[in-house]
Amino acid sequence: MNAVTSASDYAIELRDLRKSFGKTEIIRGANLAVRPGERVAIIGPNGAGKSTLFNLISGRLTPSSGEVLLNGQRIDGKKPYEINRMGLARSFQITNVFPKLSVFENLRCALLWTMGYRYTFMRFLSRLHDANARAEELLRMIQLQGKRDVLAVNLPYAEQRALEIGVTIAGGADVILLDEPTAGMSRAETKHFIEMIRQVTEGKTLLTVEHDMGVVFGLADKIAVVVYGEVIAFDTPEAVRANQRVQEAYLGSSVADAQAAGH
Ligand SMILES: Nc1ncnc2c1ncn2[C@@H]1O[C@H](COP(=O)(O)OP(=O)(O)OP(=O)(O)O)[C@@H](O)[C@H]1O
Repeated sequence: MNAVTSASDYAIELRDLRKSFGKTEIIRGANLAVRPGERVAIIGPNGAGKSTLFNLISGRLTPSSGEVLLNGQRIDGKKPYEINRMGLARSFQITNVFPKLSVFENLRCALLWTMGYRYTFMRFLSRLHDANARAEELLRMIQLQGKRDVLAVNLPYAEQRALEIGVTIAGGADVILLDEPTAGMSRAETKHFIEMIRQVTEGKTLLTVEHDMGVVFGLADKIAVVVYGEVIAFDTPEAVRANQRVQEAYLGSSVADAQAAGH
């Protein structure tokens, strides 16, 4: 009985996950067990299946077989909004930001949506008050206080990405999926951004798909290496860096590149 009521050991668990497109198996028995509060970067060669894994976890795709668990509950086969309600939020690179709303309005809108504002008018008013306070807090967390009333469309790229992170975390999900959060940013912006992500995801479980080794080693507690649809290693950055199989399959050249670039 205890097993039913006790909290799960893992925030995200993949069990022998498989996904085929037509006759081609792309995810080929992936296993992964991420503990609550861990920050995990998923890395691997182009076409290894990283985005497909993300899509399977967030419910955009249904696995051909195997299981996906969120905090111990099966989520494979559920719809993205159901998975979101169960505590998993994924960023969709700007598309979850309303361009013609201000920064503050975007945050408040995301908050009201997740607070379920649509019940009664009285409830709406009290929730509006809560949402305003929480939106101010989020604004500080993503360091856009100075841009409070600027329309999202008029923000520079890196600040749009920061707003997108704010909108993603607004619902209070405890598992956050970010797709290449610093893609397209300068080195200085990237450094600043990683620090911001670290702060706003404190205590949460974070999964990122990432190509930039500087970001990987700056952000991740653990790295999952995906090669040819399987997780071939899941360990601390130091252990993954030293892993012979990973070196051979993928990482050697990428780490060398990152080190040469001064990360
Ligand atoms: N909907 C789909 N239908 C058919 N094939 C697909 C589909 N989605 C992905 N694939 C194929 O699955 C393989 C893995 O793609 P995926 O985008 O998951 O890899 P990735 O590791 O994220 O690559 P990258 O690092 O280049 O983004 C690729 O060969 C891709 O062409």
